[in-house]
Amino acid sequence: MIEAVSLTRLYGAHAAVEGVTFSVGQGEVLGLLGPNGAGKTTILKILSTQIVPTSGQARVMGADVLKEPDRVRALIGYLPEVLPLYDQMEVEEYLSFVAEARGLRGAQAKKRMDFVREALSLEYVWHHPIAYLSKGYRQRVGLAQAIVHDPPVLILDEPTTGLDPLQVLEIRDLIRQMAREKAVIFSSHILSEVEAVSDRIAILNQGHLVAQGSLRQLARAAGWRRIFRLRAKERLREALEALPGLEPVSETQDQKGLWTYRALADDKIRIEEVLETLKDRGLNLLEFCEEHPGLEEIFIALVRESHGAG
Ligand SMILES: Nc1ncnc2c1ncn2[C@@H]1O[C@H](COP(=O)(O)OP(=O)(O)OP(=O)(O)O)[C@@H](O)[C@H]1O
Repeated sequence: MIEAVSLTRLYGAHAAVEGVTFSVGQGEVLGLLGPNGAGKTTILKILSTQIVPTSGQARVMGADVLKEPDRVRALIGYLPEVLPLYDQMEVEEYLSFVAEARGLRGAQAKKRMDFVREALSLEYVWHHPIAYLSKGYRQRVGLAQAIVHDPPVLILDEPTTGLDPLQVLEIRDLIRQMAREKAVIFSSHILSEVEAVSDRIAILNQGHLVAQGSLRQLARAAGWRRIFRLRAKERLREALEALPGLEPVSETQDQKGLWTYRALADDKIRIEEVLETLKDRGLNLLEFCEEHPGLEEIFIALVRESHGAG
């Protein structure tokens, strides 16, 4: 449904996106994750025909963004970073204007208007001018305009920005629900969100695709299979930092004053080596356990690795 091949976008000599290749199938959600300036918005702008790629190709259901931008626009629902709202209009007026522009009429238009009003909890502000809406409501109206015409492809730039925690959960559910028969690509800074909503994750850093796949595939790509969690009365980070095969993730102190140190562990490192190192330094371990790495740990490792490589 969405295909990008060697996508590159230059701003002067600076590559905002370089050589990025990915695809999104029907019924699939691809989450774009990356630090500030990684190139997420640039990719979504190319897919939605807001800007053109310098080289490479992008297609939506076979329609090329350069050759058939109108066809692409008809197939997508797009939530941009900067919302396309008309402040002087009321919510209902604006959404019915969008629905009409998208070709919806009569009963079909009414059905879709009812759907977005309910799905995005817009009842309370339905007749309010957009200029008076809070940030969260503006974002919901932005989402409503992206989905009102029930497009087969959704392109969402930071869809939960400005929403309260309950709304965040509702919007995530809505995206998952809509994804059953659509292809969805979205960007987010929030790791837990990308983890919760995506079938596959594409990690970007400085315009490059660092890795993509399911969480399990990403963990494998990063070469980190396990997390070692160690508890002690003293800090452990310094003692273990030099040990090859361990990548520190966090060190925290609880209310009782005990320290918990978490590190990614590769396949080669053995817990005996860790214990010996601690013994040599006169440190006593209170607890040890192994966990599966989550997206946060994998993301840290992959982005650090790509900085090292770059
Ligand atoms: N119009 C522009 N002119 C020049 N440089 C730009 C322009 N738009 C984006 N860039 C640069 O391209 C790079 C990628 O930007 P982009 O907005 O795609 O990143 P992002 O991953 O969406 O970041 P954020 O999470 O901060 O929104 C950045 O270095 C940015 O400064």
